[in-house]
Amino acid sequence: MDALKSLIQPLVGGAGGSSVVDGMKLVVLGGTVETARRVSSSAWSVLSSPPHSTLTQLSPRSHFVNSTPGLMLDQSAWRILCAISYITSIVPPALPRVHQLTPRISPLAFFLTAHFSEEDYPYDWLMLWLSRRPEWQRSREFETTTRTSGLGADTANSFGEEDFAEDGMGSVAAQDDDDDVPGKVTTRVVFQPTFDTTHTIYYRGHWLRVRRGRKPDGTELLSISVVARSNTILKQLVLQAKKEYEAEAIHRIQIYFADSHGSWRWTDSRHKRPMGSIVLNPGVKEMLLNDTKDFLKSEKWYADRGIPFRRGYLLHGVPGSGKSSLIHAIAGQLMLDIYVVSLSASWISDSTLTTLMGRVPARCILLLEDLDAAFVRSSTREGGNEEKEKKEGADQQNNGSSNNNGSSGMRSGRRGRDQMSDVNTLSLSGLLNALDGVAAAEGRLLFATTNHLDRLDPALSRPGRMDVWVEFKNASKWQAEALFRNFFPCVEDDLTDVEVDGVPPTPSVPTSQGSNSNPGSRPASTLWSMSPSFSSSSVASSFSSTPLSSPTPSSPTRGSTPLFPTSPTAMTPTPLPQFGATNQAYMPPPVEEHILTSQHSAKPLDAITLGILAKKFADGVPEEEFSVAALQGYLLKNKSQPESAANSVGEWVIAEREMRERLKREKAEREEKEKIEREKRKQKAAEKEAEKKELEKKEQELEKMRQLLAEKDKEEKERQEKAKDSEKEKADEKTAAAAAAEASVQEEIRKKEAEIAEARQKQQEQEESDSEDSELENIPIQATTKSTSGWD
Ligand SMILES: Nc1ncnc2c1ncn2[C@@H]1O[C@H](COP(=O)(O)OP(=O)(O)OP(=O)(O)O)[C@@H](O)[C@H]1O
Repeated sequence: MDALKSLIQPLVGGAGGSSVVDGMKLVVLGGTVETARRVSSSAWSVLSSPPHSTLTQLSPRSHFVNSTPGLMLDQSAWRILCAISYITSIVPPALPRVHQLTPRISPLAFFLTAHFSEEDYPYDWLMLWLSRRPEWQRSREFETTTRTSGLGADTANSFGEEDFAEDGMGSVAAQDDDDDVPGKVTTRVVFQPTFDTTHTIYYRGHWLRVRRGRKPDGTELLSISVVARSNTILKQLVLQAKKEYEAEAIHRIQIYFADSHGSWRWTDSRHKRPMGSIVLNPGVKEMLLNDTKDFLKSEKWYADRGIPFRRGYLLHGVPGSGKSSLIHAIAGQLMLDIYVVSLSASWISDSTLTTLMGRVPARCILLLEDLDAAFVRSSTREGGNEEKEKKEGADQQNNGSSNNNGSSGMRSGRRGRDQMSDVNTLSLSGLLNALDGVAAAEGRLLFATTNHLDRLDPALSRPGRMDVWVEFKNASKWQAEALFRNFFPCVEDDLTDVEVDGVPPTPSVPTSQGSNSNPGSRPASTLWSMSPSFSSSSVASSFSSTPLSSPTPSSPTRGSTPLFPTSPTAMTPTPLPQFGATNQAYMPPPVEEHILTSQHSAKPLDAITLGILAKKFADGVPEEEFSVAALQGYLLKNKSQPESAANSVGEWVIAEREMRERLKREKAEREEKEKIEREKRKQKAAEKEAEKKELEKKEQELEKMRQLLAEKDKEEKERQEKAKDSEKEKADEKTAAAAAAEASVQEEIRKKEAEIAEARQKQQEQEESDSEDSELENIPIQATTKSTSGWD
């Protein structure tokens, strides 16, 4: 009792306190005692309940764990428990007394925990949601990343140079510079907490404990715990994160690549490509788009008829004709992600492919690139992978960057993966099984591309696997005209994507003849850009009246006030602030014409001029001789000069043809040279073989002589022993004769040995010089010319 009194005395403050304060203290004390009572009774009921947990499945890789299933508490007791549990869990070392009081209650006993594995979508949603939470950013230990689960690099918590117009040291950062660098890729950086750190985030009246960790197999795991009675709050959180993620993803498509472990790895997130930017002969893309839309709506129809809900599209034809670009655009239009498998990858095997197919989500585009290369890894697409790589390199150069380009970007991942060791065991039956076996996912759109239809096994391309076939050819004149119109800005363009849904937009502009060559089917006059740099410069500056964009080749000084004076007199000398402070003692020389004309963006053309130029361009392009990619490459070189692009296309065609001829010749010469070299090598090998045989013969002879000599030696010794005493003198004579014979044999052996040694030496020298030759031959011959046309 005394002990209790001494405990209470300091709390109630002794005799000196006012009666109100005393009363309040008593209330607090009473509350504390009642709380303690309830806690202990609740704790007792927890301890006496069977130790099991409930697992609520969200998905195979995300789940909730409720550690206290049978706990029935009244509201206030529950709150108190939550508070204690929460406090003990966040500051366990600081409150050892709590542990002493409740030695057998783990703080985690009151938590509901949801786990999100990196391999599943909710992880991405949650990571994006977290990246937007300031608490997540307040970590004292963090790692930096420029990508956040596919999206969210632009979240409020990311940062870049532009956020620090002036840094702490007073130096001005790149804020202003950005104006001078249009289209500059501003990489945003995001801080993410390191692994195994726990964070507390307040969400809708609940404190969440968030922890990033790793599973034993190395995959990331996000665990979110909350003190709550039901998992509703966690469900709400997941749904909100999903909503935010989808809102962000609406303008982008996600690209996933297959990896060698049979998993899909998110690789890139790209802006949707407008359908209007794809130039194909009338009706093709509309047909494909409508077919895909119709398929996605027909699940019940398929189910009613017992037909597997799958549809395959085989796009085949010349390289650079828009196969990958069209798939990219369709994905954007239908809001589907793309899952890419390159069948030429060295690690692809029957089992990996089957696993991958089983992991494809229901609604997506599954893209099998280079279907023909599936079983001919070392073979090439038209003359070798080298050429393909060169072409891709040229494409990327032309486009400025691969990032905005569906096709080349898709391939960049492929190239990296192709460098793996060759452990491929993909068989035709394995591929067929993966495509339509039991494990194959339903509801997906399968697109396969190939440049060589003739190389496909008929089983692969039969209907049911590939239901729709579309051939892609080199550019027709119609395509050339449409490409030109798409490429150059028109003052009347509204620069928005044109929905292609069955009917192509009607032409608003007649051609020079007063009517479009294909009335009613002119593709959208949309300015679609190939790369960030092009987009920014052409869109931003084509509508500006900056002097640099106004001059045309024919009238370099036309337009508003020139940026550079065209003659010394055109410059108005302003009083120099201080002689020597600037480099202005002498008048600058006039700007050279080629500099003035070297603009980087085209002035928007009026519709009639654009029509005339487009027709002129198409007239100059021969029917189906060049790929669209090649024409695009040419236009990119002239992107600031539409007139020049239209006028000089004839010269370009001649130059391209000459280059083709030259490349063909060079290829033929190279092949001829290689053939001769091969012949030479064959001949040399035959000679070597003959020499080797000769040497072996000599060695055999030598061996025989040695044996003979040894036998003679033996005979002589025996003879000597027999005639030891009696015929000593005679024997001496005979011994001398035998010695002479032996000497002559030895002489012969020495000669033979010298001959063999010499032959060996010669052989060795020959081998050395051969290996030097072959090393020299293995040094790759530098390509003297490089096609920018995309033709190969
Ligand atoms: N029909 C087209 N319409 C618009 N752009 C095109 C078209 N064809 C090609 N291009 C352009 O050419 C480049 C290469 O196109 P894409 O990769 O789609 O061709 P592909 O047929 O898939 O080539 P490959 O068979 O070599 O993979 C892209 O930059 C794309 O913008």
